[in-house]
Amino acid sequence: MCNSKYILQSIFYPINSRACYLSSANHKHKGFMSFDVEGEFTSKPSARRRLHVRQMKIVYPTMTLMKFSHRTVISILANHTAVYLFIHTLNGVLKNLRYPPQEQLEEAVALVKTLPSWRVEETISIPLDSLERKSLFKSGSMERLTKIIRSNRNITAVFVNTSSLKNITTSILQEQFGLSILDRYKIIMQILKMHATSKSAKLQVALAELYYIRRKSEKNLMFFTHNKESLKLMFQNREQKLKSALAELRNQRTLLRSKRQKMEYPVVAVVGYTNAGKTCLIKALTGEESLQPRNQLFATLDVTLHSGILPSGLEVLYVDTVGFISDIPTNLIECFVATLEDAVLSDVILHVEDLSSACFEYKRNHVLSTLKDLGAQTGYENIMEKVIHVGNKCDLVKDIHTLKDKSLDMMVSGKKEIGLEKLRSYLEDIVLKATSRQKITIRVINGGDEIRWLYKNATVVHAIPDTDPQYVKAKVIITQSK
Ligand SMILES: Nc1nc2c(ncn2[C@@H]2O[C@H](COP(=O)(O)OP(=O)(O)OP(=O)(O)O)[C@@H](O)[C@H]2O)c(=O)[nH]1
Ligand SMILES: [Mg+2]
Repeated sequence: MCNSKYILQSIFYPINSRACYLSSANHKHKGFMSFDVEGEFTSKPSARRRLHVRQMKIVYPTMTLMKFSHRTVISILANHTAVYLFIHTLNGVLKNLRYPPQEQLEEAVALVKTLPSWRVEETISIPLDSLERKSLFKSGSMERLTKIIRSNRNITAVFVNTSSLKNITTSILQEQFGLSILDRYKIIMQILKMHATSKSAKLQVALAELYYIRRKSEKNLMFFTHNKESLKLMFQNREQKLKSALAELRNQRTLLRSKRQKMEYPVVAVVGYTNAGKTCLIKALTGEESLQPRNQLFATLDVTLHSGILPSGLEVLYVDTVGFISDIPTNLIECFVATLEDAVLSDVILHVEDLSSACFEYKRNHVLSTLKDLGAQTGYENIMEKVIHVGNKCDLVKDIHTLKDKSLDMMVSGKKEIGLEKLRSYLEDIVLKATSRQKITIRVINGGDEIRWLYKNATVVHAIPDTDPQYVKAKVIITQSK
């Protein structure tokens, strides 16, 4: 197996590993491989789409995956994938959901562009009546595509914009085009890996990837007939380890949450479709400079908390969350559900919607149905009662009247800081109701124990002198329990 050329099936490696799933161009050799990245992998300029592997051996399933840093693997991908062709598929389901083809195309291109040094060479829409055909495309389309792909030497891989392709489809297309085939799952996994910086995000990404590898490799077990059981065991052990590490982190989060509850800060979770402007809006509401809105999908992968002040002086915590996206396999979503627990348990859910998006309704439906599922899964059936809809990027809308029917509670621009005061006041009313807080005015002795207690235990909006100079009238926000 030494000194052979192989096409790297990039997604088939687990995070933190120097092992991956490779197949040779003619598919004669397939299997898990281990490799030494430093200096061992070289990309030949004359055959960019292939990697020359100097030292490689097939490692059967007893090998220990996950030993090494995933950074090295990403760099291999960066070498490997300079240019991509994107094939956009349409199917009945997506059509019904009113997701216009142009928007689907833009979203798919945005996904690829999120990866540094990846480029979309060409795009094409091929109408499909079903995703069930093994080869995906009818023979006419297949011929047309093969011609386009083979005539453009810049193309190094093909992205089919569907959630997850079947193994057989991937093999057929790979054989036909002679290039790596990617689906949404593979692209999204790369993005998630790139953006995962915290321990919990890394663990979640590793778990999502493990599910994917397991699903694919279980179907390919013929390569491991002598060692099926140890492969299964390896996956189970790894899954167990990842899950217990995640559970530990979840316990820590629960602890932090209960501390927060004791301090009685109201919590506003900010959710929405990816790139809707959640981080940007939180930055505008809190003035927190460290927040970095980015024109990238899945820019935020960690739940983070940011403190802000409402007009009365009441302090709230905004929770920035992972963005939603349609058409990805459910197990990928499941891995991130844990991060949305904070949203489920918040006092108010602020749903940020991108007013400039042509498929506004489609994205709204997707976010709302995901939230409903999340509520059902976690036992919070009435989660929708605490959702408010805030249309963001109003600066990009030319004719504001077109937005009348969108059932929005508020319209703002996080970037241009439009409508923020109104939003803060609106949030204050909602937060007070949701947390059973009350605004009351009390007459207390100026400088006495009562006013000191109020400053310590409640939010004093203002304290104005009474007609009797010994007293002040204090307007306070107070919780029922106090
Ligand atoms: N014109 C305009 N652009 C905005 C506005 N709000 C956000 N953006 C831009 O939209 C892009 C995405 O913003 P983010 O705040 O990172 O979006 P997000 O919803 O947090 O995205 P994810 O974390 O990836 O889910 C950035 O390029 C922002 O500058 C707005 O009100 N107007
Ligand atoms: Mg964000």
